[in-house]
Amino acid sequence: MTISPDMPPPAPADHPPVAYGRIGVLIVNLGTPSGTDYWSMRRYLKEFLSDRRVIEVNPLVWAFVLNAIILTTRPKAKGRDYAKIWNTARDEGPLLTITRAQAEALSARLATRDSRLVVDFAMRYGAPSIADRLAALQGAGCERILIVPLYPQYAAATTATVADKAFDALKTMRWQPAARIAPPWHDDGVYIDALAEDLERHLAALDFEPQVILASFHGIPKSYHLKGDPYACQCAKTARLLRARLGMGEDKLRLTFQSRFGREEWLQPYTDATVKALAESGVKRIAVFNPGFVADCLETLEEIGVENRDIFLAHGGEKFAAIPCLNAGEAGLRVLEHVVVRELSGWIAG
Ligand SMILES: C=CC1=C(C)c2cc3[nH]c(cc4nc(cc5[nH]c(cc1n2)c(C)c5CCC(=O)O)C(CCC(=O)O)=C4C)c(C)c3C=C
Ligand SMILES: [Fe+2]
Ligand SMILES: [Fe+2]
Repeated sequence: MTISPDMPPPAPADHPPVAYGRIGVLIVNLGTPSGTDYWSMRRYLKEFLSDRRVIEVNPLVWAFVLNAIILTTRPKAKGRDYAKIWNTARDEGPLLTITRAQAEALSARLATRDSRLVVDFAMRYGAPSIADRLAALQGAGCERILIVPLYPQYAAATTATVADKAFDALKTMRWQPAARIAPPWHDDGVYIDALAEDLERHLAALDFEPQVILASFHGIPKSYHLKGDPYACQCAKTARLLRARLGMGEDKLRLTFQSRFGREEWLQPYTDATVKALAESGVKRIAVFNPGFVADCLETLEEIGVENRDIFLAHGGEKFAAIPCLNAGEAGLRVLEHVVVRELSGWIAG
């Protein structure tokens, strides 16, 4: 047999099998309960609300509050809310359906760029877990993995906890893949353009013209902001760039924060209070959209599409539109592909 310098020498018989030569992309969203029943809800909430990046209260005090109060009442109440938006055809939450569709569409788009790329998705809480999917990517031969927390704006409670969980898994590996964490894209032109274009398309399809549009972001406690979390400033920058791109003033496109949890003050102005005040002040037509959510979920479909719609109509409003997130549509995929390709710089050819 002739030996070519390109050919690796044959492996000794006792050498463990090795898969190699591929590059992984793991997109990671928050997670969603596996069912709307009490125990599925409780399991999900317990994992989520035990994360010290999410709840910064004294751990001993919090263990009592969580187990004695929150986990006895919230699973049932929130299970009813999830039931209103559940994907019954697949028996799963919409966040899971949409994240899977994003991973599949991203995989198809990236395949034309570099055949070594493998795309997968995971959830920070629940399944599929980050540890499981990192192991699967490594098993498929990924020597390098780009982890993309699916949050355009950075918060310790979302972005950083994905990185923590990924490194917890990497810590257990003998042969670690090289890992990168994608940064937030709150001020990226491709993201701002995609949001603006998609919003304009949805507004054009309405049978009314909103007098006010709310850009409603998930909130965080104000104390986290004061401790240095950049989230509030990144949301404000996204809103400012959107106004500039859409030619709208601060009165027309308003920044608000939703999904308050607990008794502390959260980032203001609150979405629900703003919706109520607008209706009471005589505004009849509004639209709400959620630039900080990459996929529709409980917080957009139920909290905005049901709860805030009810608030608006109950206080004198007449027309309310809840605009869908970018999801797995063309504009949304354009943003994800752009972020991924940018962050793969040096790993794949530009
Ligand atoms: C988009 C960014 C998000 C930030 C920032 C965020 C902060 C944050 N969230 C909670 C508590 C809860 N959030 C819940 C649901 C939920 N949160 C996000 C995103 C962000 N959270 C998403 C995408 C979802 C929806 C998941 C789904 O299954 O559809 C919930 C669960 C529902 C409920 O019980 O209300 C809680 C709880 C805190 C405390 C926090 C910041 C510290
Ligand atoms: Fe949340
Ligand atoms: Fe700031």
